[in-house]
Amino acid sequence: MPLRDVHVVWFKRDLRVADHAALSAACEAGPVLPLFIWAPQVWSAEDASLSQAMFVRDCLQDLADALQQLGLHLHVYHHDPLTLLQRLHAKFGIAGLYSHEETGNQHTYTIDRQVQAWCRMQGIVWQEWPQNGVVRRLSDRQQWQAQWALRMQAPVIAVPASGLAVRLPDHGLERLPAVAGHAQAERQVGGIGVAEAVMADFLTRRVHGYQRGISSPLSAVQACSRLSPYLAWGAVSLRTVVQATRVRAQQTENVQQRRQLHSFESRLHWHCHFMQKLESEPRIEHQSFYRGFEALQSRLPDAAVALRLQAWQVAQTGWPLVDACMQMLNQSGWLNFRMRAMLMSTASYLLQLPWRPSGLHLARAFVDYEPGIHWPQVQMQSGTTGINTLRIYHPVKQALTQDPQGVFVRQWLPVLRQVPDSWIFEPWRMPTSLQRRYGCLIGRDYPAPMVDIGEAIQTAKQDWFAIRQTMPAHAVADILQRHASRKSRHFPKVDRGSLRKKSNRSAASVSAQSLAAPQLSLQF
Ligand SMILES: Cc1cc2nc3c(=O)[nH]c(=O)nc-3n(C[C@H](O)[C@H](O)[C@H](O)COP(=O)(O)OP(=O)(O)OC[C@H]3O[C@@H](n4cnc5c(N)ncnc54)[C@H](O)[C@@H]3O)c2cc1C
Repeated sequence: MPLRDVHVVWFKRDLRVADHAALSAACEAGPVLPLFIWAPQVWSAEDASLSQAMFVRDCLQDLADALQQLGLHLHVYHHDPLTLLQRLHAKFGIAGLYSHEETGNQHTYTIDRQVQAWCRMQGIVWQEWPQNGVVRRLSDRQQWQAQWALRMQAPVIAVPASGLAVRLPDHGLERLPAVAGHAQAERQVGGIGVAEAVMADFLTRRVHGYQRGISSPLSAVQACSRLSPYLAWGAVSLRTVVQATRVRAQQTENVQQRRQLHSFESRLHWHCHFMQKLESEPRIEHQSFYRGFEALQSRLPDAAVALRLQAWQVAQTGWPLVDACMQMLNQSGWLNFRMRAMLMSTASYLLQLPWRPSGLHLARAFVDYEPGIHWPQVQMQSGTTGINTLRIYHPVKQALTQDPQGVFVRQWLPVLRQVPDSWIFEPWRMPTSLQRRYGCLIGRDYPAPMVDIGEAIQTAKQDWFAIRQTMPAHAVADILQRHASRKSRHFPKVDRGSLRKKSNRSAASVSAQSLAAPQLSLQF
């Protein structure tokens, strides 16, 4: 008998079976066809990388096993999604399409719109569920925090007991899409099981050192939760992590530990707060929040941009902490927040690079690339939002604060291993005789910086203020209205306050109060 009326679950950035509204609904509706599509237009795009694809494949392997436990087969195809769905429909008849909403890039957005139009024409109901705190068609940012809180409180959806299986030939799990980049030797391994283990290990053991350890690249590897790639690809749901964090906070009598857990939960809130910006205004993937800052994007001739960008990407800027961070990122696919911000600030302010190409390099390098967090952060650290203070990270001062003994720098830049502490963060200042003695000739073994830091900071400030001063009040008001965070009753006050104080104390970054705009909080 020919197969008719299948219920297609389209897995995207939600590679799990628990807390999966789309899978649960399809299992109740009839025969289920779980589907993952490696869309060529997504995986050949400028922001995709081999490491991300490998991480996703790890997740798919776990997902396939978990679905098998329910009696279902994960169908994996390399195809244009619209054409694939059309073919499936012509052959088998799609009764319903089920998925989570995605805040992706321009390519996934285009695909979604094409599929939506086609479903409408065919009379196929495509049901999409939110999977985090991002609100589609949000009319008022004022309401957003309350909606986030409600979603995070809602019960986690249980794994369905079983489903009625559909089994078709597919491309299988082994083949990866044709995608640029190298396999990062030390990247995190994907999968539902690993996500659960990383979460449990963080909440029970590593969380003790969270606030103290998240800023230095040395301690952050252990101190941070390391959940970002699992959240980005949905191996665990945000709600699951939020609720596990709350349970842990209730269980512990230790006030200090509760503080760490609250601080971590505030980051989970930022996750959606940032994603909401791209959801509400997709153009910011390509254009500055405040368009006036587009003028900063073309200060250098193309040849100079290419040269500086290349040096920054391959860890040859001549600033040891910057280069060590880039080395770690290129090899492991992860870096802590402060060092990501420093890399971006170095590119945009000191090297005067346009934010989009530098942002693309970071996007490809991050296994946890989440467009909705990434592009607003890239712009925030490049000063183009129009509503934030100017914050320029000084690479030498950051090194003195975050890696005082140069352990991290020496770990990732072997060429500087013999250089003593007194020169380690400014090796270009070493006399030539010492360069010879320590086996690091500047210009041969390690580059001299391309610009003078002090002068570059001065120029960056002048350029930025020149534009910021002419920004009309209505443009500031518009960005604030759409994107700025609002004070929330849903968060522990103590934590946010201490975070803000900490950030204000930071001596290693150059900050100036924005002109007309009120400074709302750490997050904009
Ligand atoms: C230029 C730049 C680009 C970034 N791009 C990404 C990206 O593509 N994907 C991504 O997940 N994060 C991005 N971040 C935010 C942040 O650096 C990472 O989320 C964090 O380092 C991930 O490590 P973790 O999971 O151990 O973090 P934890 O400190 O353990 O935080 C837990 C989770 O909270 C969320 N979170 C933490 N910090 C932030 C933040 N500042 N803004 C928004 N959400 C946050 C993330 O989902 C993270 O996994 C970017 C930051 C900068 C400065």
